[in-house]
Amino acid sequence: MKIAIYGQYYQNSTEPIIKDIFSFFKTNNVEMVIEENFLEMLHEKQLVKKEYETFSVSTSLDNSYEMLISIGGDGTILRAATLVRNSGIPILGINAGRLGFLATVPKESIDNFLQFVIDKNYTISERTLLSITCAPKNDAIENDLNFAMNEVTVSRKDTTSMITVDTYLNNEYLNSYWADGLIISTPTGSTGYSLSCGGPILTPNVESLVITPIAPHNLNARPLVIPDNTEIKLRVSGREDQYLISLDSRIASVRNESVLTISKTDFKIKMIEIPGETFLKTLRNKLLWGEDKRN
Ligand SMILES: NC(=O)c1ccc[n+]([C@@H]2O[C@H](COP(=O)([O-])OP(=O)(O)OC[C@H]3O[C@@H](n4cnc5c(N)ncnc54)[C@H](O)[C@@H]3O)[C@@H](O)[C@H]2O)c1
Ligand SMILES: Nc1ncnc2c1ncn2[C@@H]1O[C@H](COP(=O)(O)OP(=O)(O)OP(=O)(O)O)[C@@H](O)[C@H]1O
Repeated sequence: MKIAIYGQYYQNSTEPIIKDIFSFFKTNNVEMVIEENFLEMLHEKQLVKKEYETFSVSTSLDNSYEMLISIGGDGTILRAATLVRNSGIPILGINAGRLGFLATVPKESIDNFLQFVIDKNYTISERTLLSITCAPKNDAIENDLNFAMNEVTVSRKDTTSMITVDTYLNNEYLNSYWADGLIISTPTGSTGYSLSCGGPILTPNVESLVITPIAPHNLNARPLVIPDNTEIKLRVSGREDQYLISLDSRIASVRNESVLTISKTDFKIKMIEIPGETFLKTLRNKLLWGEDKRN
């Protein structure tokens, strides 16, 4: 069994996590291949020797890997998705971060969870992604990483004035949002930025997207759930010449009046769900639903 290991940061808490993972996998004869910058960090801290094979953003992973283990928070999982891309390699997140909504494995008792990996006792949760085409073409977005697991957002840039986002669904006019921005969220992203702007939570396997305005001054505008095979066209205008577009954590500038077409990609990201660590449990525990003392 061959497993890719990825992390973005080294903190004090990294050491016990790495020690647990490495000793467990060594005992179980699992081959580990480590992302090159992360290996550099671990080597600098004298945690591991440089005897491991490495991979990087530019050396795409092939399907000989059983999975990629991401050590960090949700931001690290979003970066991990840009490493696996359309390879079909599933991602397992060990939560070394704060919320870790997508990184479901707690960093305590890692051995118990990794035993599920060895036993192949897990399920796959497939996550819909969004990508963009821009007319005229925009190389800053339309590149190898043209996909978002959480959301695509358009928002104002260099100004406090609102932008106007003319929005069409399958070429039918929907609305001109006058707002700070507009979020097109996947089910995965529905618990991220969209939620903060009043959007609904979707379970990961729902075949829908959510259009959520950011602070709209059309006061009646509400988040809208649409089928995920909808083609969404946006044309943004405003006082500045440019606005911002983001795909998860990545951001670029786009000229006003460009036409953006947003649609789902033809591949999905596979997230590993370990027995007992379900989406519903994560909802209760990480969005603190269980903290209401009335019941
Ligand atoms: N006001 C907001 O809520 C807001 C604003 C900007 C971005 N975001 C989210 O942050 C993501 C980018 O992450 P980052 O690490 O670069 O930014 P960041 O460092 O600002 O972290 C954003 C927070 O959002 C949480 N988060 C990310 N994806 C989530 C998801 N699918 N479900 C639940 N929580 C989630 C993370 O745990 C983290 O605590 C974006 O895709 C967007 O969803 C949220
Ligand atoms: N490999 C790691 N080892 C130890 N701590 C880490 C590691 N990766 C991330 N962290 C901790 O988690 C923090 C957040 O990480 P990351 O950017 O991946 O997540 P995030 O998007 O901020 O989401 P979350 O709220 O889940 O932390 C880091 O600042 C760091 O404190």
